[in-house]
Amino acid sequence: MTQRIETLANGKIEVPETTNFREFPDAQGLAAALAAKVAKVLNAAIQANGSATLAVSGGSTPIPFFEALSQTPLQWDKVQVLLVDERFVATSDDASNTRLVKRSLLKNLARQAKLIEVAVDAPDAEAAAEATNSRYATLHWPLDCCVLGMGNDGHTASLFPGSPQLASACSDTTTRYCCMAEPTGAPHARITLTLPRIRAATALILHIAGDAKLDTLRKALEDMAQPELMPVRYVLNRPLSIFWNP
Ligand SMILES: O=C(O)[C@H](O)[C@@H](O)[C@H](O)[C@H](O)COP(=O)(O)O
Repeated sequence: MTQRIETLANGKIEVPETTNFREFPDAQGLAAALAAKVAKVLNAAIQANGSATLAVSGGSTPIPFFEALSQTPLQWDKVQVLLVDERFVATSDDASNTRLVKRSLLKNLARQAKLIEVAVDAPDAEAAAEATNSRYATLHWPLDCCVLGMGNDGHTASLFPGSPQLASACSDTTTRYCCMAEPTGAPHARITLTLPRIRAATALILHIAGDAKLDTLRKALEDMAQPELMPVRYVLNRPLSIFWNP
């Protein structure tokens, strides 16, 4: 079953009934609303469990959201932050998602949150994934909140079409929290959450911006068969919120 959404800025889109599609006039309006939603989810988890886990993606889209969330009142000392995926680069590298999150999110009120870092100081990406998997094993699962991005090739996290590790990273039987992934059409080996850990998140959110990303989402939704061709399809068939601005 689907629902037809008439966007204000970019025509119609058919989304599953389990999708909460929210459109905003601009990145700032979206950022404020997304920060409020994430804070509400994390606060509920803190009230219920005494702590909360938040997994965030890198890239350029999330920056206004990170800035807004960093200024949002919350018991941040009870929040554990981790990356949905990371490039196997030093944290000083411009391509580092760890660097991005430390500069854009873990400041202001959110500076008290604890970042569970990806072990990019390991000898190689496989060793980094192993060490990070052990670190993630100490967290409370499932994730309370997971915020995904999407590339125009339909990748999400570092689950890329054509990646040699895609099948194993998306296997229902994997017991891993994260694994190494070699992207197609993007630099750097990656360490990515596995699909079962992403899909199990209590609150799953896809944050995208621009007309091209909406067209990519339309293409993904129009044919949900063969998810391996557009891995974002793996998360579109479960309840999730989509936040989009033109
Ligand atoms: O490390 C990464 O690159 C991200 O985690 C990745 O999955 C990102 O969300 C998409 O590539 C969208 O990136 P943009 O927001 O820059 O378009």
